[in-house]
Amino acid sequence: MNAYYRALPFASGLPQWEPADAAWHGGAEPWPPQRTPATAEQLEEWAEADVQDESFHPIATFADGACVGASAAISFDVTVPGGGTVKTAGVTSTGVIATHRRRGYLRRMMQAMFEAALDRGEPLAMLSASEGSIYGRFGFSPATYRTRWELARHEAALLPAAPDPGSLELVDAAQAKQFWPVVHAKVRANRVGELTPLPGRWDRLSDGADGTNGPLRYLAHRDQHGEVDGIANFRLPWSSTAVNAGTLVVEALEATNPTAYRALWSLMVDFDLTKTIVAPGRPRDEPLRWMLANPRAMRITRQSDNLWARLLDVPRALTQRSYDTAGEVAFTVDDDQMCPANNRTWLLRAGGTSVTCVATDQQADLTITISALSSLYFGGMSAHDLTYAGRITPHADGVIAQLTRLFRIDPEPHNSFGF
Ligand SMILES: CC(=O)SCCNC(=O)CCNC(=O)[C@H](O)C(C)(C)COP(=O)(O)OP(=O)(O)OC[C@H]1O[C@@H](n2cnc3c(N)ncnc32)[C@H](O)[C@@H]1OP(=O)(O)O
Repeated sequence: MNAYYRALPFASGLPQWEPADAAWHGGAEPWPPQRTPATAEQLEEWAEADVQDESFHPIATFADGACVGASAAISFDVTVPGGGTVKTAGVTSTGVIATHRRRGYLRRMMQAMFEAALDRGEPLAMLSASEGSIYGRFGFSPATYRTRWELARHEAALLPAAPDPGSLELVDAAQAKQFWPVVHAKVRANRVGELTPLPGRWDRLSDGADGTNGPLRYLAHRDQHGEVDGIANFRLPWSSTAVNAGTLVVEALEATNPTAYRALWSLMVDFDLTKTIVAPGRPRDEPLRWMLANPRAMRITRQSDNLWARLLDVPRALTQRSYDTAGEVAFTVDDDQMCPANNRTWLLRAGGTSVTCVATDQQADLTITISALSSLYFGGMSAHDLTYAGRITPHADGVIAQLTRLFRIDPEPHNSFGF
């Protein structure tokens, strides 16, 4: 089992990426933070925890009797348009040892993980990509964005709004650990792309300092009945240069309603003795922009893909989300080498609460790559853009507009954490 963990990138002492290359991380510093290779005891601890976790499906690959590559799929649920959830294989921690790369080991592990996911009844796979050039060839394609923005405090005046009948409270890590699962469960039900938290997701919250980053601090909001309906994690990092001093970093902020959302941001953007507010992992469609008297004050400093999606079972996945408009479209998939059952012409029919997707002999309205369909699935990507990029080929007038009406959603999909 230790050989398995040694092949994983995070256990073998992953090299640092420049922040621009690791754009999905979104932080100001190179990622990951300094980390030494795991000790034998640590590997054993991980192994013990993982073998007991039924949602963890490890895979390894061998050459000459030695483990040369490893990965895992984690089973979880992801929220899809309509508010339902779909069982998903989250591919994570993929690594092939440096001497054995580019020989097809990852491709074989990926194929085996797809087949195992289909056997478990998971019609979808997802991942976050270390590099943007690796996973498209396996049918993955970006489905959510992650945005980092900055705001100068002196430009952060908010437009007036009704008084808040609720209250804000600075809380400690113990309280934050109780509040986060409650708030996230409500947010997750209403935000496409949000994931079921892995066990222990909030266990690591603490009041201790984290080097020059300073301790994580927690701000909670309660409604007028005393129920917690929003929470933020923020830091006031120490800086060795005057120019970067006075930064407040909002690491996470979730609210179940507009009043709590506004209250939390009102304090975050006007915190005494700070001059810049930085938020690294935000949705692209951040309502705060519309609350600013000067919306241009919010400067996007990085935007990248976040989760990548891959439909493994096209009809099953498409019938597990809903569509706001009634309509139908016949489309052909013909490029799926890894899940060949998807290579058919399909008729998707959405009307009210009923959705069907069946193989058809009728003429297709369009041809779409499996990766483009996977991007469209969560409703955040543009059918128009994918058509201009040559990933969708329309065979009749008006079909791209019809595809947009069927698939696009508002608000955009977003996942506040990965796996
Ligand atoms: C979801 C995650 O886990 S993100 C973390 C990913 N892990 C890392 O980045 C750690 C360092 N890298 C590695 O361990 C390995 O290079 C891996 C896991 C990324 C790839 O494993 P390999 O066994 O080398 O991949 P494999 O040989 O199966 O490659 C399949 C295809 O991807 C291509 N490819 C593999 N890695 C890369 C890369 N880093 N950049 C561009 N293309 C790549 C190969 O050229 C090959 O192309 P082809 O299908 O046209 O022939």
